[in-house]
Amino acid sequence: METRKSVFLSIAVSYFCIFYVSSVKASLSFDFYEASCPQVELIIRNAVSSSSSDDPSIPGKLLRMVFHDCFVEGCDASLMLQGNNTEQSDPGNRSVGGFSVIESAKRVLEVFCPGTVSCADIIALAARDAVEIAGGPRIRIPLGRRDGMVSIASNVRPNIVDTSFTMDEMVKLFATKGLSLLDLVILSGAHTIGTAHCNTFRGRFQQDAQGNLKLIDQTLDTNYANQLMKRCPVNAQPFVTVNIDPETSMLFDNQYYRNVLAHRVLFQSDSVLLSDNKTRQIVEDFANDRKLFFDNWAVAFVKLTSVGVKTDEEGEIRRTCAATNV
Ligand code: HEM
Ligand SMILES: [Ca+2]
Ligand SMILES: [Ca+2]
Repeated sequence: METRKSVFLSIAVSYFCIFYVSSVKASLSFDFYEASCPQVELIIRNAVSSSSSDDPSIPGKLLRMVFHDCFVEGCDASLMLQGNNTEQSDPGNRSVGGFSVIESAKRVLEVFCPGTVSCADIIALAARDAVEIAGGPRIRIPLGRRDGMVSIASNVRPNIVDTSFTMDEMVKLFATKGLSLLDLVILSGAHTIGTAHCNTFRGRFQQDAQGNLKLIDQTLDTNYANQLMKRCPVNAQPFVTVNIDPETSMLFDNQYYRNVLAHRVLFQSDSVLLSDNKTRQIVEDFANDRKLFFDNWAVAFVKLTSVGVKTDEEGEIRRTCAATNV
């Protein structure tokens, strides 16, 4: 009786396994290009490091690019498609840059391994390299993303966080991408490098009758606010930018969390991390422990670069990143 029961059980278990395996979507893997393009990581890394030494703004651009790609249609290079009304034409993406680095890596890859490496994987690897080149942790990320065919400007607004979002709104949006409150705090640490245009934090100031700016957001440190008003007066040119991290703008470190605690952050969406007890605690932990931040960053970055990925028969491998094949 016992053996009959266990035979039945083992048949049931193996049926379950077959069903389970066949219903699970093939996922990304670390050795995806091992046979088809073993030089892929080296080629991308060279493109990122040479462009970053020519132009130190590149690491920030590449890191922001992966966020804006992955949140709209998943990590599928939809952000790179050019044309009328594609994602790039939404105002939320107007200042996203660094596309030429991805295209130049793609050109080299098309010589060494034609038709093999997706633009989506190049974006994820380039952002990974950008972090390391700026002094952050080295991360291994799984590969095998395929390029999407859809890029529509009206998809950007509902999927990209605005600086005026409340904590609740940010948490809800991140949750729709499978990212937690903790992931939100960790990934906001990206604001340890890069620059922002004056209009992105204008809402924290008001123009008085004399045309001078006045701080209306009391969560901001007054000295810092004065520096910002000097750099970004009412008549500032639209191309003027400020460093997002006023202390170590070129270095990927945990300074962002110290800035949050010191009320020296540009966006309301950064300041609100202090308004909630749970997020404030995480901010304090990362401010005190760079390694803790780096270890957490590595995990959250893999999650970010896995959002909504297309694999197997989905999408395609583009020949050039700015346009779909055909
Ligand atoms: C949580 C909500 C977030 C908001 C509201 C936000 C908003 C912004 C804004 C307004 C800018 C300035 C853009 C400009 O004026 O050029 C910016 C820059 C940047 N963001 Fe975020 N961001 C968020 C999360 C993230 C995440 C998750 C990442 C990456 C993991 C990221 C990476 C960056 C980087 C690296 C820059 C600098 C870009 C450059 O130097 O060109 N941000 N962000
Ligand atoms: Ca995308
Ligand atoms: Ca920094």
